[in-house]
Amino acid sequence: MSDQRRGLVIAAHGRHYLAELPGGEIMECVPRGKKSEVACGDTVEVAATGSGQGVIESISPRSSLLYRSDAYKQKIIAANVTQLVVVVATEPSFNDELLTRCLLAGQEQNLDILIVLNKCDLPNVAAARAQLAPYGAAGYRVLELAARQDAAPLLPYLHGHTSVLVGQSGMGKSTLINALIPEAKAATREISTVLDSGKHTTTHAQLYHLDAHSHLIDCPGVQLFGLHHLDFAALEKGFPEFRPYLGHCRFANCSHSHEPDCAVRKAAEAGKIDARRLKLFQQIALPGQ
Ligand SMILES: Nc1nc2c(ncn2[C@@H]2O[C@H](COP(=O)(O)OP(=O)(O)OP(=O)(O)O)[C@@H](O)[C@H]2O)c(=O)[nH]1
Ligand SMILES: [Zn+2]
Repeated sequence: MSDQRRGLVIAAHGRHYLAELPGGEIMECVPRGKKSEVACGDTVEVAATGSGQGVIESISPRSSLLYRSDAYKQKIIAANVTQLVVVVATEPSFNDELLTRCLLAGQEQNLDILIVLNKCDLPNVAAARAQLAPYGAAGYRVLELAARQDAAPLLPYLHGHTSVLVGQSGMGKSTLINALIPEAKAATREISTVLDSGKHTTTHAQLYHLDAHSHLIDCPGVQLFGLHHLDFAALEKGFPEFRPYLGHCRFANCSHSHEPDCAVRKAAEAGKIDARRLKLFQQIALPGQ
């Protein structure tokens, strides 16, 4: 039909979405059908149903899809992003396993990855830096900043990307967004008014334009990051520092936990792989062992 138009999903709030149309007009949408698989960052075909309102008819193919999953369901975080920015902080202390799980999900989707260590104005920066050292050694980029003082050091990293910002609650993600996008608070309030209308849906994500080529998606703080969708091979490859040793264990199906002549464990014993990172791998890839 002729009233079908292409839009960019800039806010996801439960089953309610805001789509930005090419002229800048914002349309409030719901997906057709019960199952809501639309994500912030999706390009969609929308059909108007009333003034400023529409139905999402279809989702365009995605270049990436960041999501978490358990055995029963998956939770979409953002679509079509090119970069994952994981925010951790000097305090409260961050969860190593959660960080690692975020990184694995991003890598599986071939995203560029940046770790931001926030609250570097606080005295315990040395401990957090030490906790992150194995990630730097594994090849991850780590940017230190204090969002409450100056978030600008992050800007060059965001240029030309659609970045998704994830992090445990309390790491300062909102502070960072508000510093980078002064109108974010007002936009969030407005979106909540339109989409929530008293339903108190807590899951929401929001896309902000930094410039014509750089966009930032903010999503709720995560406490759990299930990786049910990643198989063993994806998990072991997801530890970049393991890669030189993969395929060199005595057994082709080595789990790098107890087998004799395991090249990965040997590398850890020789100090070439950080022992904590190997432990994290075992925790994630071989739960219950
Ligand atoms: N000292 C210091 N405190 C900061 C900095 N950035 C954020 N904070 C504080 O850390 C606390 C948490 O910050 P938020 O921005 O609310 O954290 P969040 O990650 O968005 O947390 P949720 O909203 O729960 O997801 C607030 O009290 C901030 O003022 C920083 O650079 N330095
Ligand atoms: Zn092995």
